[in-house]
Amino acid sequence: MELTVENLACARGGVPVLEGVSFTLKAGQALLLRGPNGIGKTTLLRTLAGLQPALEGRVSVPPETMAYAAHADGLKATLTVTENLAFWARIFGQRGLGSALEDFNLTDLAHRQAQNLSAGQKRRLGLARLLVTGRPIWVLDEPTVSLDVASVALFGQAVKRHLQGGGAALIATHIDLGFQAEELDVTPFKAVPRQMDDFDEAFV
Ligand SMILES: Nc1ncnc2c1ncn2[C@@H]1O[C@H](COP(=O)(O)OP(=O)(O)OP(=O)(O)O)[C@@H](O)[C@H]1O
Repeated sequence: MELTVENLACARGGVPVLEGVSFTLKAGQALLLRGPNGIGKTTLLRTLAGLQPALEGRVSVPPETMAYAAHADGLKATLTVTENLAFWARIFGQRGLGSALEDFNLTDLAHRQAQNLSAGQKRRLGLARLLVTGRPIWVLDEPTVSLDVASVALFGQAVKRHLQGGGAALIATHIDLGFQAEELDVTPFKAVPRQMDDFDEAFV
């Protein structure tokens, strides 16, 4: 599974933020998106994940090949940790939770409602969800927010296993994740700001 992005332009709130973005992400590869606050990393990831249309350009694979983890964890507050994972596994047509609980150190919390988890525990559950999607391309927006050092390491190991299994990961992050990865600074792709009419954007 290879993701090729060619000459992509994307907008937020009706204002173009990036244009001319091109890169390739191969199976087994992680690519870290870099750039200052507000440059458009989230917007680029939302566009690839199918939450909003691209203004122009080509993406070689559909959003259905991607598991997107946004700033919000998207947890069901009154479901337990296990129930949340089972819910997402069913949504993605997967059977069983595999190693999702163990890989993110959630086994002892398996029966706790998501609303009663700490911020870092919620984030671990949100990331464990990736493992039950079965999708090859992980698209992750600041995945380590709220994580302690040990949990960042768990996350790094999960990404490495995903890559070793033939998956790929596109990750917007400001920190060192502790594993080898290519980097793409999107700053040179900053668009000329202008207001557009009639721009459709979901999940604003
Ligand atoms: N809901 C929104 N409506 C309108 N404009 C928005 C919205 N969310 C973000 N923006 C603007 O879109 C631009 C790109 O934001 P984006 O979140 O993609 O940047 P980012 O590179 O991910 O930033 P950060 O590193 O701070 O997460 C910014 O100028 C931001 O202010």
